[in-house]
Amino acid sequence: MKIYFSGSIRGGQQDVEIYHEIIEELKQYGTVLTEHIGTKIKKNNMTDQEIHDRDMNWVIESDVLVAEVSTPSLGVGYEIGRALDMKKPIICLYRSINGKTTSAMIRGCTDLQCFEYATLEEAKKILKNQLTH
Ligand SMILES: O=c1[nH]c(=O)n([C@H]2C[C@H](O)[C@@H](COP(=O)(O)O)O2)cc1CO
Repeated sequence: MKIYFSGSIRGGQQDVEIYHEIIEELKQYGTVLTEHIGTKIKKNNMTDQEIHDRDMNWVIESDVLVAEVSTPSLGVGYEIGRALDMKKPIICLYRSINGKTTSAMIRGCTDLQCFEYATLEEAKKILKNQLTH
């Protein structure tokens, strides 16, 4: 199984350690195409178009998209929207941070599997349920 993990980069990388843990967990279910999201991204020499085209090809190639959506990110929202159009299964995980509520465009979309979690252990259980049943 090929897994596209989606998480905020330019929207803010404050959750990068959580992304890293989720990616490590996901590796037991398949190949994670976007491992780079689990490490702090410093400036690299790719153009924005190269990043976009590479990532869209990975979305096309993936069997499932797993998004951590606690930190709002244009790129993550875009990837979810594109993957929805491609009829990919999509799992969205989010934590409640400072009482902020995740976008209605994500939580209100019935074609997405959205789950709130508080601890990494909870997130791991959700992923196990979703990816093995
Ligand atoms: O350098 C990058 N590399 C990359 O893979 N992305 C993709 C993967 C992430 O799931 C998503 C993050 O979007 P944003 O940068 O708008 O938060 O976009 C985004 C950027 C920068 O926008």
